Amino acid sequence: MSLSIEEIRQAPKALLHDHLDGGLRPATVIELAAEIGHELPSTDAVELGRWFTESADSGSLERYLETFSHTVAVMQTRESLHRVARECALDLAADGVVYAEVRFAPELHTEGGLSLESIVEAVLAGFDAGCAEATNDGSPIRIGVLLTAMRHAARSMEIAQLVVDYRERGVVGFDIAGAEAGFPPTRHLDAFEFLQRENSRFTIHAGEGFGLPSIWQALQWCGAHRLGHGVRIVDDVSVGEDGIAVLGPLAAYVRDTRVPLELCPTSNLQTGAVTSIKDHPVGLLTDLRFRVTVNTDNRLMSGTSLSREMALLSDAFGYGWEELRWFTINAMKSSFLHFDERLAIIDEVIKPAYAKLIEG
Ligand SMILES: O=c1[nH]cnc2c1ncn2[C@H]1C[C@H](O)[C@@H](CO)O1
Ligand SMILES: [Zn+2]
Repeated sequence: MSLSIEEIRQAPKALLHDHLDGGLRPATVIELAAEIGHELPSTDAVELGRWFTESADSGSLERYLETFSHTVAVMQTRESLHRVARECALDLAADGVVYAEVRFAPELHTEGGLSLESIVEAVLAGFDAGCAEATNDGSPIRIGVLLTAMRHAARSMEIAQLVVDYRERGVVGFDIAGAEAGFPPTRHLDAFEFLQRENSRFTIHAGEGFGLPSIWQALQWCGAHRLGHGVRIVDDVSVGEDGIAVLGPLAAYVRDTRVPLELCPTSNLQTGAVTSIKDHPVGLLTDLRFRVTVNTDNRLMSGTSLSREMALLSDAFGYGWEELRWFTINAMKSSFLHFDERLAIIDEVIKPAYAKLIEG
């Protein structure tokens, strides 16, 4: 029997891949757009929500990314960044997420004249406010921020420096995002090498819109600690007629060294990386015990939540509490928090709650 979204919402969950500018409430987009005179496809919250999911359902990563022009447009002031971050924390907490790594690209929020530092500070303050409110209301949540550099642009060194500057103030790592084909991660090698010398952690969007060469570069040239999506690692796995899986050298490396895969099922469906949830490689990768984590990517564009993503997997693959606990502990183990902080959340929050759920 599969688990429902409502049941899954009650369980503590951890999320590693969620974009701040991909998770706004439709009503907030409408209010912020009205304040600055930005024109939207609809000013009705339900219709606008539908517009985002339908437009993102494009079958291509490039067209999926076009929908961000509206969310980024309304996130150009300190106040709007603070509001969006606060609401993000509240929405994740209401979904039962106890730890989240939320990412955004500071370089996309400078159109109103804000400095990169003030952008980061506004978002951190918004998360602090949201986390404090959620905790007061009985849904404690912790958020670590990842700063993203856009892979087609040339600001990755500046963003990497910001990650180091804000490392003890809520920023836990670095990422690159944007259209993958034509923009290999090695374009940003200087930023990755700098971060390695600074003992910083980073993930790279790879193996989503493009296949194995992108994953290979992310890991073996750039030194990524996790893969954003990484779903196409299955291109290096072949399953024979006898049902036995044979791993190529890259897939074996990923599994052997426990490289975390930040899988985002619905997002993959929308960008055409997979054709259905049932056919999503998460099933095979879970059976083969890769370090699988389940994520939302963009809650607005996918009309989703972490509970919904897990419910879809429960329905497609029959996953119960044991598997959801495994995904959750995988995510916590793979987070960029310090070891003792990860352990505290696993031992004090996740394990006791799942023990009760499994006992029934
Ligand atoms: O799944 C994704 N792949 C590549 N880029 C993405 C994805 N989701 C969001 N982005 C881009 C669009 C956002 O404006 C940017 C920063 O969050 O990251
Ligand atoms: Zn993403």
